[in-house]
Amino acid sequence: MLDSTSLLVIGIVVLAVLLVALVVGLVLARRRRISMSKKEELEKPRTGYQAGGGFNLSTGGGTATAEPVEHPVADRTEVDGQPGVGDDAAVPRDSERRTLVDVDLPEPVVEPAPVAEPEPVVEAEPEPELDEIAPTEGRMQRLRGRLARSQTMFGKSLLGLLGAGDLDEDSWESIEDQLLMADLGAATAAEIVGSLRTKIVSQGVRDADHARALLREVLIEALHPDMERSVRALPNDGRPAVLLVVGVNGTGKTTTTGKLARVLVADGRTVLLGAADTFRAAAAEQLATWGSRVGAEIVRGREGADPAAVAFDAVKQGVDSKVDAVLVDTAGRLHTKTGLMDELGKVKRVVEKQALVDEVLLVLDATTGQNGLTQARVFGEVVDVTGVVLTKLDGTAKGGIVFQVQRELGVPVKLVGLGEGPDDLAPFEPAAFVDALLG
Ligand SMILES: Nc1nc2c(ncn2[C@@H]2O[C@H](COP(=O)(O)OP(=O)(O)OP(=O)(O)O)[C@@H](O)[C@H]2O)c(=O)[nH]1
Repeated sequence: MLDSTSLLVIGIVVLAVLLVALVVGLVLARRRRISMSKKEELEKPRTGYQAGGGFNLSTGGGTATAEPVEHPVADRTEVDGQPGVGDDAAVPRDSERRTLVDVDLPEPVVEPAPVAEPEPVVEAEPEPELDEIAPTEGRMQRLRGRLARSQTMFGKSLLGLLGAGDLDEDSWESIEDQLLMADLGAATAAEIVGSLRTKIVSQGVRDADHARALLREVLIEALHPDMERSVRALPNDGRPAVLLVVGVNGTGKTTTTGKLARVLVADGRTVLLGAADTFRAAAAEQLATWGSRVGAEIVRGREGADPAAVAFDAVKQGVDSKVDAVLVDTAGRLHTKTGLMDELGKVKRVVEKQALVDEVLLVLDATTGQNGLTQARVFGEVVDVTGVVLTKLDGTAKGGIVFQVQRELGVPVKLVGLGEGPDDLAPFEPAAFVDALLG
């Protein structure tokens, strides 16, 4: 039996142990929480997307192949592998075909020989008036604010969270939520938060401005600023550069092809357009209008013609007439992955009988969010996409899709569409984009 003194000693020891554990716990918790000294005003507001330079063009030498990238399944937001490409798709090529039936043909009617008519007077077509193209240098200044309008809420709340005093677990969770809401994707959001947290702790950051500067740095890093973003649209060895513009219908393929032609013409280049989207007559018509406004030739087939044949003719004519670049607008309205694979694969193979393909630009509509990502994945499997054009960034608050697309495809976003105007196409610059995001 223990006497009362022993019980007292044991009691004191137990109390002391509990006290030590409590103190250690409190110290650890304080260490995980980061206190920011300054919490007042947000960083001086920047305005808009202000990429400084012009378009960066280069020769490709027919190297339209991208390094394959591994994308862990865990990174993917949906993994069924069978996305529906092109919702208003035409009848798929593998649909049931009609069988042959015998029909009686009417007897041919013998027409009397036509009376010779006087030669028609050929009126000279009036020279079309060419558009004035906005200078490519510094055009970003004009597009200032296009992106900022829809994106700054995202930036403001992120910066607000970083400047709102102590950064505890809840704050980090809120920061990650903000990134998720802007469509950065779970994997990228977790990486950004992890990296920012490490930097803040390792650098002993205690003031909000410094933390915000680190956020900017981490976001830019996540966009891989070292990726090669020049558009391979310059002739190589006396042969035109060949660019295929691919993507689902409605994403802005034709518009982007037209806008890019304007950029090249403004740079003093000669351009030939190939209207290989033969599913819709209006698409060729639309491209012809873009071409006529800048004096670019166009090669088109009749509606329903084989897109590969039109692409072949376009590149052949481009080689013969020695233009600097041939831009081929392709069709993307195919129901099945196999159909798409057949079609685009054939276009590329056939074109390469004339000249190597320098650039395959995948056009994605930023407003479609995850759907755009699914398309990116399918096209990435079908052709070697070498660059992404993200259109309609002026119409969405979800610019974060840029991060996911690059991660998914492992290819750079090269151009962004920031409006419906003919010159609302801009080169993608990570730092300028992040500045616009942060507002
Ligand atoms: N706001 C905005 N609209 C854009 C942008 N790019 C394209 N559009 C619009 O998107 C619509 C579809 O563009 P198209 O170029 O016809 O798309 P497409 O992919 O060629 O479609 P199909 O010809 O049907 O295959 C048009 O009304 C364009 O004006 C952009 O960057 N911003």
